[in-house]
Amino acid sequence: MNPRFGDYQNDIYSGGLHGRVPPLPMAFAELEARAEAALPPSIWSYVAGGAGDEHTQRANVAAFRRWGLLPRMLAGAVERDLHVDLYGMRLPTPIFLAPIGVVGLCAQDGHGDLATARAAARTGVPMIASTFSVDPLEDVAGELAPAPGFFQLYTPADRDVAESLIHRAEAAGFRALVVTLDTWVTGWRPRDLSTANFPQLRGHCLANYTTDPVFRSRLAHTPEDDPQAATAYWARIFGNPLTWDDLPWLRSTTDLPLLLKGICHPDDARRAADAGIDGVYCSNHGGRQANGGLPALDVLPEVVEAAGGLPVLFDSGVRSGADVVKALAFGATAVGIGRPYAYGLALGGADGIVHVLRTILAEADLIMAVDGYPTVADLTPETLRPVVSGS
Ligand SMILES: Cc1cc2nc3c(=O)[nH]c(=O)nc-3n(C[C@H](O)[C@H](O)[C@H](O)COP(=O)(O)O)c2cc1C
Ligand SMILES: CCCCC(=O)C(=O)O
Repeated sequence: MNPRFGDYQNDIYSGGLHGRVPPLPMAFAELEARAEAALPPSIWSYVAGGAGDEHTQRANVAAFRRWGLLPRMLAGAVERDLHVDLYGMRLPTPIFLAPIGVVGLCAQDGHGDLATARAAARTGVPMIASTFSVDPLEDVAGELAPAPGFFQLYTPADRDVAESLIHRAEAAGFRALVVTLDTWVTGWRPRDLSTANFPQLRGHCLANYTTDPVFRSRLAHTPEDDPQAATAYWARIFGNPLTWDDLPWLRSTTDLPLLLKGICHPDDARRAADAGIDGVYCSNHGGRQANGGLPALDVLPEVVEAAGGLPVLFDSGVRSGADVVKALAFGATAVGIGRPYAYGLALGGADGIVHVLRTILAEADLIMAVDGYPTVADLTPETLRPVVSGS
């Protein structure tokens, strides 16, 4: 039988939630407000902040409000099936945990990558583990099993280090490689600039590099003996703008499914498909990188069409089950949850993330029940209409 995600409602009404963990917020606005109060200000501003005046970040969220689902009655959607198939995996849910570097620091014990992996293991929601983590990828993978994990790569300019990271991810059991293209340089982020906190936070998130044998072989001393030299070498190899010319090499490094994150132009999606890439990931990095761009949701339909049947992952602005349903209807194969799970982590560790995921899934499931769309395949662009009035 398929999992009944809407049952979270019954669990909560019967006291299950509050019996097990401290009361957690049910609505995103409260989740966000309470995370702000719980996190140290420098971490809050890093996670919540974005590029420029954060117009694009807000537009990502607002874009979902401009579409509505047309309900179908008498559809008898008593049993819903939210599973999706991806690269031979049957995923129980159509959502995944987007990669969040520094998420480690959102946990009270400073090991949020491990808590995120535990939440993934408990829910079956795949985690995309960031290169930028407090704990090395092998430890994250250890907590994840048997849930599927993908590894997100910031591709260092030192190709030997890049290949070492990729092969470690394979050996650790990650099932796909997600290469992020839009963050070879960090965007203009006023909140971080005004507190100059980023270098300090970043220093805690280099575990995948400092544990890497090839990275270590580049240094005169161990990173433990000379952390500054390790950070300096990291800084030299991090800002690596990949180009299309690098794709044959990237493709040759792994047999894992290879996805490109940050694709928001249909021509880039087409070109990726031609280059033998296995999937595109439509995202504008949650508005953290370039302000003034289009909301990611607005470009999703064109990217899906251009991808010509390749899986299309999507994130940026997803805050609720309703948002998940709309992104699926626009053709996303699976939908990434970003900031909301970092906030859940800040409030309740792995339990907090599980709560956020179950909340989103329950709402999506119940919308599909009420509106008569029992499976993900029933959600098509024709089920959406633009909102013509209201807010
Ligand atoms: C604090 C933070 C750190 C992030 N770090 C990474 C990262 O290491 N790698 C990556 O590909 N994307 C990273 N992202 C982008 C997310 O994967 C995702 O695209 C974004 O959070 C989606 O926007 P939303 O959270 O507003 O929905 C990060 C996002 C946040 C909020
Ligand atoms: C160098 C930036 C790494 C984390 C990241 O992707 C983000 O903050 O958005």
